[in-house]
Amino acid sequence: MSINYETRYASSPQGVKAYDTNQLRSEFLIENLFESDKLNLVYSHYDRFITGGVLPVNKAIELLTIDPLKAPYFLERRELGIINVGGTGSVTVDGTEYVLENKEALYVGQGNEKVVFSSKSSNSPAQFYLNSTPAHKAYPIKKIGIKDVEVIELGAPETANARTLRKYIVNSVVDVCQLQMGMTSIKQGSSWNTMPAHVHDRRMEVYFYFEIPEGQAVCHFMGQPQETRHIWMGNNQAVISPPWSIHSGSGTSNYSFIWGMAGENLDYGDMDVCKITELK
Ligand SMILES: O=C[C@H](O)[C@@H](O)CC(=O)C(=O)O
Ligand SMILES: [Zn+2]
Repeated sequence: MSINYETRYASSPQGVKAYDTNQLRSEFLIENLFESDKLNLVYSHYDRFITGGVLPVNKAIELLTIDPLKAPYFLERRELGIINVGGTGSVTVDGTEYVLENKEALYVGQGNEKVVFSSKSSNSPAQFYLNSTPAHKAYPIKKIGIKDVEVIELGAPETANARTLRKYIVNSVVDVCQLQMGMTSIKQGSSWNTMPAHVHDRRMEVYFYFEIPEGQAVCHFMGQPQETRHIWMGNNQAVISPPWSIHSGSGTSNYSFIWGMAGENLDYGDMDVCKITELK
C-alpha cells in the first residue's frame, strides 16, 4: 500500500498539563511524513485538518480517499494546499499537469476527483507537503509561484528572531474556504520563530520544520501561554498546535518551516499576541 493514515484526537489544555514527554510527542508530533513512494497522512480532529507528505521516487502516487472521510474521492468535501520542498515534480489534477519547482505551491479546490503526484527525476525527487481541510465551495485550482507570494520581513538580529515570512495560500492571493498556508525562513544568526508568541483560539495550526541542517534541531514550544511545554524536533517533522496553544520555536541553527491553519475567519492577522515577559 502506498497510502498510510493515522488519526489524532483533540486534547484539552487540562489534559495536556499532565502529559509526559512520550504522550506529548505521540499526540502532537508528526515524525514520518516522507517515505519513498508513499503518501503519509495524519487526520487531526482539530478542525479536521489533514497533514501529509508524498515522496514519489520510482512511481507516481495518487491521493486516494481514506476511510475516515467516507467519501468516494479525497476532495469531494475538501480543499488541498501543496508546497513542494524537494526537486521538480508535478501534480496532475483530473488530467491537467501542474509542474512545481522547489518552493512552489498549488491550491486544489473541492470537487477535483483525481490528484496524482510524480517527480521529474528519481535522483532529485519532489517532496510534496500537504494540508487539507473541509470545504463548502469549489474554488479554482491555482499555482502559486515564488513571484506570487506576499513577503513580509519580521523581527531583528538583536532579538534573534529575524525572519522572512511568505504568504502562499491566503485569501489575498487565492480564493479559499478556510485553509491558509505559508513559509517562514529564519535568517542566519537568528533562531526564534513566532516570537513574540501568539494564540488564535479561532484556528488550529500545524508547523512543518525543514531546512534544519544535519546535527541540529528545533525546540518547539506549545501550551497555554502560562503553561508551556516543549517538543524537540528534527528535520522534516511537523507538529500540531491546538487552537488554545502557542506555537513558537527556537533552533540550534536557522531553518525554515511551513505553517498551515484552519478554523474561524480568513484574517491572517487575527492573533492574540502574548507578552514575552508573561510566558511561563
Ligand atoms: O498565525 C500565524 C503563524 O503562526 C505563522 O505565520 C507565524 C510565523 O510564521 C512567524 O511569526 O514566524
Ligand atoms: Zn499562529
